[in-house]
Amino acid sequence: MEGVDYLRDERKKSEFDVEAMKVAWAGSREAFQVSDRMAKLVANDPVFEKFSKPTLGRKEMFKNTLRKAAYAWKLINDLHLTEEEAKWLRHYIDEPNYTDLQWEMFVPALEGQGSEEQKRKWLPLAQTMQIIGTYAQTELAHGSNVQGLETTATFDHETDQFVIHSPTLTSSKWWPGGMAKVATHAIVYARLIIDGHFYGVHGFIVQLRSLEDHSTLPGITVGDIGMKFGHGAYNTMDNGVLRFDRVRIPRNQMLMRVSQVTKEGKYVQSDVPRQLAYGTMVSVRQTIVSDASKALSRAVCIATRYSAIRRQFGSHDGGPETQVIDYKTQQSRLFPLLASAFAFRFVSEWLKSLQTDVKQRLEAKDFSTLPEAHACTAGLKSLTTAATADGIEECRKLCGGHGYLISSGLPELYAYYVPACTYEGENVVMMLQVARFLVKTVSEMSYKQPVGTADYLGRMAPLMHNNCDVQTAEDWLNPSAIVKAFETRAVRMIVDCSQRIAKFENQEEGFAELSTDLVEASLAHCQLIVVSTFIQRLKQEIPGKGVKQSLEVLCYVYALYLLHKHQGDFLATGYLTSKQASLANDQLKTLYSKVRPNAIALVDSFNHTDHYLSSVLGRYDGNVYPKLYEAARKDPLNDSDIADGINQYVQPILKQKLHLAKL
Ligand SMILES: CCCCCCCCCCCCCCCC(=O)SCCNC(=O)CCNC(=O)[C@H](O)C(C)(C)COP(=O)(O)OP(=O)(O)OC[C@H]1O[C@@H](n2cnc3c(N)ncnc32)[C@H](O)[C@@H]1OP(=O)(O)O
Ligand SMILES: Cc1cc2nc3c(=O)[nH]c(=O)nc-3n(C[C@H](O)[C@H](O)[C@H](O)COP(=O)(O)OP(=O)(O)OC[C@H]3O[C@@H](n4cnc5c(N)ncnc54)[C@H](O)[C@@H]3O)c2cc1C
Repeated sequence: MEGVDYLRDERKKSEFDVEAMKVAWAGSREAFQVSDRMAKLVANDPVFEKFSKPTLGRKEMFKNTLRKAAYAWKLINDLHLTEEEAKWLRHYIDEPNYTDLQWEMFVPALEGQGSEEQKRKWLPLAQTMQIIGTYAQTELAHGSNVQGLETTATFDHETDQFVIHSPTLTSSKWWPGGMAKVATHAIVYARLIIDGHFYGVHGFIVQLRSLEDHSTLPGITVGDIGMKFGHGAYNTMDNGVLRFDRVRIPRNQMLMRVSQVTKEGKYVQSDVPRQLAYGTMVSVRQTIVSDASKALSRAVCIATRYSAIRRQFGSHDGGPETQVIDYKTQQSRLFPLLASAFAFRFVSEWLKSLQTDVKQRLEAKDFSTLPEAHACTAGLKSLTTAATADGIEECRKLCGGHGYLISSGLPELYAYYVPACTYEGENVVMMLQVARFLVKTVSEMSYKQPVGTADYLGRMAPLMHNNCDVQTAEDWLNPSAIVKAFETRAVRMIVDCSQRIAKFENQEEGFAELSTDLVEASLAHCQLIVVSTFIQRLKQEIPGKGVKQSLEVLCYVYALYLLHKHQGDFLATGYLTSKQASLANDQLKTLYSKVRPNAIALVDSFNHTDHYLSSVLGRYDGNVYPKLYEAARKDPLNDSDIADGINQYVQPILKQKLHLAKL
């Protein structure tokens, strides 16, 4: 039997309707159709071929990416693709480039922080790509600490302009994507100075390059910051360094939704909270959560298919060896990641709806849910990206030696994905933001009832004193037992931190001293959100034979895996006994055997094309070994029998040995 037969047999074992599961994964039939259509469009177009990428040099790779982005823009226009379709098209092209910044940051920043007049002027230009923009916030010395940025924007009364300047080396903008070579404009974050007074950091629209010949404008120095982790990966992106030498822009190019500067040089704070200036980051963090489920599902799909094909040991009387997916250890590493991919998918859908709700409220000048939205996006961005980056690396290990080959698709995916733990808010810094929100919520509870994702804190009294009543492993197959366990763990960790902070004379000092515990408490809170969202999703109608039942199994796997992994928290907070924790682990192992027959069908439900996976190990048809051999043969080193350099550097050594032997 070959890999092709193994996967065919595996697919026959499925206990649910795969086509219906594809719809459940996508969110709706329409969403599935759009994503499926765009995936096939990209996969079937030779322009989007990507197997040669790892062997290209930086310049060729960059140019190749520009070519693909230009062709994609042509397709978007020629085929009249909708915004949603265009988003999926870019996603499936699967090469980071300047358009990520244009559509995920530059346009949202204009939309969220521009005044109505500014939006009227700039949005049509950006949406038709007559200008290409980036988001220039981070500097050489400051990324997380936005208030510490050093670039200045000084108001000049006489000319009615701002003077944008980089006063120090460390104030150089450093990292913005698409900035080095492509962007014509940037939203530059700088300290506003009027008449010698500082008014905090604000965004300014600054033109960097000529729209005629693309040359850099006077006063601007811009370039690439150099190669990044991995060879291909994120190196298709021109992350840049940018310096200003007293560059002048008109006053009306400061983003003026949150605050304005008048012609007279008066600073006016409008009636919206100043935190709205951070709004672009909130919206991109939500996109990043959604991206996490895509990246993790991709790695899991590769590792699961390959685990069903790979066989090691256990042959009796010349019979076939054991599929590595049948080893309990393989299952205990792989299936929680499979479950996490679904969990992240559903939590990202929920986060998107939360975001839509917040946006509508903001339009109506209701800012009450902004702190919660910030805490949720920051926390879930941190949780999902950390778990996904670790999960991709685990999938590489699950594929043994072949996982280390570029042709497995996993090294490239990891190198491309891992900066998500850092960009758009370093993960620990983000968890500390969640902690601030939680501690504040607890401190305000005497006069303000917690709502939304923090509402369980309002049920603190019973949660602080209850004990778990699970008595058998089956008792863990109960959503309310699971939610109660996660709520109790989170509440007790948060209250413990809050009480210890309260003992400090200086609360900030207390917060800093307890920051490690606070990050753990925040993680507990975020895990509760993911688990509860999964459970809530299962309460909705999910059509298709066996689909809901399979998702229920995955939901329990996700929750009990976390419970097992963090059992120290559950035991230390006194809610569980060690016997109950051990029953949870027993149940988890039983659940793995329920996932096993459905594993291949579950990863098929992601509907990933071979083009998107770009993995010999994860091929849909399972024809792994012949294709692995073929991919190896294509390596440039195999172009000739005697490689360049052999005659020059190896032969002389060999000949010298011969000479010595004669002596
Ligand atoms: C490429 C492959 C993928 C392809 C598809 C995926 C997507 C594709 C993306 C494109 C590719 C990525 C490209 C990366 C692009 C960058 O990385 S852009 C740069 C991003 N930079 C960051 O995220 C910096 C992180 N730092 C920060 O966000 C903030 O400065 C910090 C850490 C929150 C600190 O803020 P602060 O004002 O100094 O201090 P703090 O006192 O903590 O906060 C003040 C108040 O504001 C609140 N607040 C803070 N932030 C916010 C906020 N955002 N909203 C609301 N309130 C807030 C706080 O809660 C606090 O409230 P109160 O307690 O006073 O009520
Ligand atoms: C691939 C990539 C693309 C990027 N694209 C852009 C872009 O388009 N535009 C842009 O403006 N920026 C961009 N960035 C920059 C990115 O947003 C920042 O790197 C990120 O916000 C982290 O900031 P930092 O580099 O200053 O990290 P630092 O804050 O210096 O982090 C270093 C360490 O310090 C710790 N630390 C920092 N502050 C605290 C604290 N208060 N408490 C405890 N620990 C702390 C962190 O946890 C971390 O371990 C990009 C970065 C990458 C890697």
